[in-house]
Amino acid sequence: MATENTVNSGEKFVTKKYPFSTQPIPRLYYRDPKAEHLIQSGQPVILTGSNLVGSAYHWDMDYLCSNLGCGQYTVYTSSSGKFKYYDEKKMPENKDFKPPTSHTDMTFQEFAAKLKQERNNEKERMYLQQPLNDTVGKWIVMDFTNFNWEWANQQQKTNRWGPLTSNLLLVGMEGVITPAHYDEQENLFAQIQGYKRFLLFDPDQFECLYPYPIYHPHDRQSQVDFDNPDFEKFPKFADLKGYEGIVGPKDVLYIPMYWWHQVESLSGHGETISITFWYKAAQTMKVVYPLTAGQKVAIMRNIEKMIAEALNDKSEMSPFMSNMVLGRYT
Ligand SMILES: O=C(O)C(=O)[C@H]1CC[C@@H](C(=O)O)C1
Ligand SMILES: [Zn+2]
Repeated sequence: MATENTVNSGEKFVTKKYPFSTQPIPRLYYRDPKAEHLIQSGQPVILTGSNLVGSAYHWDMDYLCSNLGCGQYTVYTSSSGKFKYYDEKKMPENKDFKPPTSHTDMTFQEFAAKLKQERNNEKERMYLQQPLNDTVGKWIVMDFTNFNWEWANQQQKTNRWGPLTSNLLLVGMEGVITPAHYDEQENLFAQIQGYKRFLLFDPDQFECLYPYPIYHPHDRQSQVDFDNPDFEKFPKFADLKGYEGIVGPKDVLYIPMYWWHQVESLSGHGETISITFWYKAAQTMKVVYPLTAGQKVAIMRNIEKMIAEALNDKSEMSPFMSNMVLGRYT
């Protein structure tokens, strides 16, 4: 099932239809006090006019081929078009886990050449995801230096975020999908080329999205297949409520920590090029009640970690958790 979306610029897109309701992600000029207020209250907002990565608006495949240098870039490959993240460090304790994607390192030029080939056979989808590092050429360094750091640093300070941890360069084929998950960092997501449909869900939708156990490689990822939901196993998925918006070139989407998001690179506008700005959590000065939904997710994660460590046997987790809750708190 698909519906047609039209965005502010009049561009039309066909997007997949899912069995849950969404309302629009607010879209505001970055200096609008309402936008500042949304960020301060940990609410998502699509920001226009920030020029956060204005010095990179000219980045396209040719420019990146010529200026990214010959460093190695991690390129993920998926036959389904979905790129569900998995933590390789958690694979040893999950022997039967099968990674849903493969990845190899290659130069950007090799990636660009493969992209041209893959466009023809439409089989394998590829997604380059690589932190920008010191292997890049001097023009990229200059572009990076000229990001609107004054505004980004001001956001970091005003919202008491922790340090900037990474800027991830994302270059995706049309149609790639990053399935629903949450991150434990604040994120300013800057779009350079192409269009991405974002589905966002408040941390209070945790009960509708059924994340994997924290010791699973797919920790933080939803277990629900949005294209074929198992309503037997995940009944509350039917009650899911979300936000939706299409992020285009020059837009910056603020994704608050613990907010679930699914990202779909839309077709018809070529490869998508984005850069993330991930910041560690704000320092909690003092606990204020009622707790936020995100704080409750953090508490659940800490409890799961403690129990997993104390039991020291993953097979005991399920009976232990059931005994603790079933018939007592349910
Ligand atoms: O920025 C984030 O938090 C992410 O999940 C990124 C990982 C893949 C990206 C995408 O646009 O598909 C989104
Ligand atoms: Zn994410």
